[in-house]
Amino acid sequence: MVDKLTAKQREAALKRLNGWVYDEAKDAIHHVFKFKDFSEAFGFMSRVALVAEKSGHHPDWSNSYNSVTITLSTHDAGGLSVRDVELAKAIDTILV
Ligand SMILES: C[C@H](O)[C@H](O)[C@H]1CNC2=NC(N)=NC(=O)C2=N1
Repeated sequence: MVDKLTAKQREAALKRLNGWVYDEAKDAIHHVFKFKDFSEAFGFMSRVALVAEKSGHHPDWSNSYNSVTITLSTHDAGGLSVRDVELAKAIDTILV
């Protein structure tokens, strides 16, 4: 079982991420990604899905046409953990 991040750990982690926003009520981070069209959005989701499955950690997400909203939290820990930060970093890398 992984521990939730402390406020200090969370703040340090957020500085190293690209555009992720902390939601205190959910103890989660989220990001809305916009693409040219559905095809690009779904291609991105496919790449995220492969990374998520490989790492055994999965996003809560939704898609509407060219927009993908991703929320990351660790269900097993009841909040934000290092696993979410690692997945967010991997997602950021997909977009570089
Ligand atoms: C057994 C399996 O590793 C766990 O249920 C994993 C799967 N993916 C997960 N994803 C997320 N976001 N949180 C979890 O706690 C989680 N747990």
